[in-house]
Amino acid sequence: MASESDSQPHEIQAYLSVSKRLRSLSTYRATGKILLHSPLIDALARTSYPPWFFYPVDKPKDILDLGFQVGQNKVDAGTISSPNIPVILSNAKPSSFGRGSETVYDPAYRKGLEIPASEINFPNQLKLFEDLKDFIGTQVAGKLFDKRTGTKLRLELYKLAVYEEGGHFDWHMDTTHEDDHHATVLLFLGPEWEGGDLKLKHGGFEFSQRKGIRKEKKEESEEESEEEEAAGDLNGVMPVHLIGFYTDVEHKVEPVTKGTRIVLQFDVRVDGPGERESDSDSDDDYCEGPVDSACVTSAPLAVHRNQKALNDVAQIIEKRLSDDDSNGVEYIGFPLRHLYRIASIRPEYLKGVDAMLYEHFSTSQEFKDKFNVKLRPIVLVEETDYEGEWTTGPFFWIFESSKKNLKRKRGDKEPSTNNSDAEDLGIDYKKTEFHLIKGCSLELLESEEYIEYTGNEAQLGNSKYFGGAMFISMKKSFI
Ligand SMILES: O=C(O)CCC(=O)C(=O)O
Ligand SMILES: [Fe+2]
Repeated sequence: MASESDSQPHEIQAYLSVSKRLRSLSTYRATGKILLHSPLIDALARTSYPPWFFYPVDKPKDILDLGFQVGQNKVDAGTISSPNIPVILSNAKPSSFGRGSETVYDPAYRKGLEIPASEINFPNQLKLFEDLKDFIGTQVAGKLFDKRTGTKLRLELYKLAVYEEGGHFDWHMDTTHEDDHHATVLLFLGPEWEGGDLKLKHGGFEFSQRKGIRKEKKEESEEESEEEEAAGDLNGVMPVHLIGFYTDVEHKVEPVTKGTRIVLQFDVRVDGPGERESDSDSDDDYCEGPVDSACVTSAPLAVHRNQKALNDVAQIIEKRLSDDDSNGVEYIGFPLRHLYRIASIRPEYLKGVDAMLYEHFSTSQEFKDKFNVKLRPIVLVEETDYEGEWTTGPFFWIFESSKKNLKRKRGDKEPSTNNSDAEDLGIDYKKTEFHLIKGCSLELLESEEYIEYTGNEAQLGNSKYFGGAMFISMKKSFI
């Protein structure tokens, strides 16, 4: 997986590549049961939440006419809807990207130019620039973060990207710049280019920029013919528009076939709980601040998508945990569907469908007194036996970087369930049933082939994945 120029491998990968301590995981057999098929998995598959949005910007005029300057010499570079392409080109530099721990320039993978935020200015128009960010922030809040009142978003301009004819960028995920960086928004400036379609994919769903624009145009005028649509012809004129997506959405830019494609890229930062205001302050639409700190309060709680599926999920879990024949199962776990940094596996940072489920269990009137919900980083492991057969099925391990677990070596004794490890985790994995849904963002950490050594112990084949997981138990008063 490649990422942007300042990329780093996921923190756990960096940790593992140095220590290789995860090998000790093969002693962690005493994990809960993992199910690959269950009614809960089917019900979870019916819950979803769009991980991206498309929004055409045809007003306000102030924003479309907002002028900007680029380069160290601050040269006028036109406006949002009418950028000065020659000025932009002469101030842009080739884009590199991260490959593993290196930053490389490889035009076969990415061919484009960019201007960093530090060289983009809005002279005498700071107020309008703030308005632009508030405007974008309101869209992002409503479309990607509408599940919690009081979540504060901050928009930070990251760069201006330029793709000339032949420019493109292959599949990648954007690097997260901090723990609070959870989405990317692209503002596509006018006016003309062909090709260069932005494609997005996540959890088995796909989105295409061209289709988004065409759908929008069609809604405006019903007259566009089927042939025109099939030809993919948008006459080269592109409306100013926004596309936003969570940071774990994979995306690519197809080769531009004509003209120049210019985009302003913003990071969406989500404030942690320390800075959060109480829900009753939600009338405050935004607060004032310097250029990079416009805050937008998200829209009030939106109607849940797939309410029936959410209810099914809750019902199945409740039944499983309160059944007489639950066989001692006290916790139900399932992976989060988005990928997070370890420090971001927290309620206030959850995205889309993960946030929707968390909220359903922990804050909805119906369930908040019934369920305990915990979020944990996990490592999911598949392993062969000593004959090289993948017979044992996957098992998982709750990752606690600070715990003595990490120091354990192959062959060390397993901790007993009633020692402090189990208590620290707050989840007794021996009483946990883990439902492995498909389409979740697990990150492959490492994969080793089975190797037979003559006269020596074989190296077990294995694959290890990192992800977040949600664990649900019943509050004691409800059992
Ligand atoms: O220009 C675009 O549409 C996206 C570019 C991109 O993915 C990036 O620069 O990371
Ligand atoms: Fe990207």
